[in-house]
Amino acid sequence: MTQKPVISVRGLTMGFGELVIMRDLDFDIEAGEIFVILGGSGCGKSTLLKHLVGLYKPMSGAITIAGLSLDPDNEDSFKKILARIGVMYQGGALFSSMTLGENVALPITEYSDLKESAVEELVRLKLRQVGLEGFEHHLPEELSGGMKKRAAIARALALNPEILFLDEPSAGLDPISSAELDMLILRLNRTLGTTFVVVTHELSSIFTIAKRIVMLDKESKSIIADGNPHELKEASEHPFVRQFFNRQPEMEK
Ligand SMILES: Nc1ncnc2c1ncn2[C@@H]1O[C@H](COP(=O)(O)OP(=O)(O)OP(=O)(O)O)[C@@H](O)[C@H]1O
Repeated sequence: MTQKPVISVRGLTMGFGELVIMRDLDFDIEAGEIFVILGGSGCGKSTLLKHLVGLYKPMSGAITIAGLSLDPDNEDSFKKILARIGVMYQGGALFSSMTLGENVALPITEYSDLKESAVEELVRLKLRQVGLEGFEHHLPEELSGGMKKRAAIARALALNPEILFLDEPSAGLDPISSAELDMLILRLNRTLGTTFVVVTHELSSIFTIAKRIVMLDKESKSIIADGNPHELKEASEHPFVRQFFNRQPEMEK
């Protein structure tokens, strides 16, 4: 069954100054999909994510999100897109001087006119959705690494985004916290229908959460694999792709 893409990327070339990082990328992301961006260190995964959320402007090509052309210079449509997406950048930093509740409330008070009691209710709901019910008065320093990541996801979910972008969500986490985060991503995807676009290198995570991946290659500045990770592991003819999927996960080495 073919679904309608929620993100379309056409002929995307990205880079900085004279330096081209990736050339002529084409792919679609379907609504409700968990889509993973893969590739070696420094190949441009974060750069691609930042293009998809409008932080960087393409050298050429076009990105469409939920039917709207992504153009940060077009304030009206850019605002509409921003209202439909949530982002957790690398590190997922929370404001350390603010409680979890205040961190999660921040985007709600900034982008809505809800009364204080409604904001508090929404904050409790968001924290409950990530398994942090009752932690609204805690400071980030009082939490484990995995809990901080979940709180950052609660903040990214605050405005009920259709699409959630996560840049290396399990970086710095132990394997158990990392697996718990994968379960949370799967649960939010199933219960809320949120589309996830995730940058990660974690093989176990990729096989657990990804319905589809694209793998970027630094040398050819292009996509060298696009599909389901389980199928690519068996069927890809690209040696780098096979090598990546057939390596042993860290914990089993
Ligand atoms: N703002 C910037 N200005 C100039 N060059 C940049 C900028 N951001 C990233 N780069 C360069 O673009 C390339 C891709 O970087 P990027 O962070 O997207 O890679 P990555 O695949 O996410 O890497 P990693 O896996 O190490 O996080 C790198 O060579 C990096 O130095």
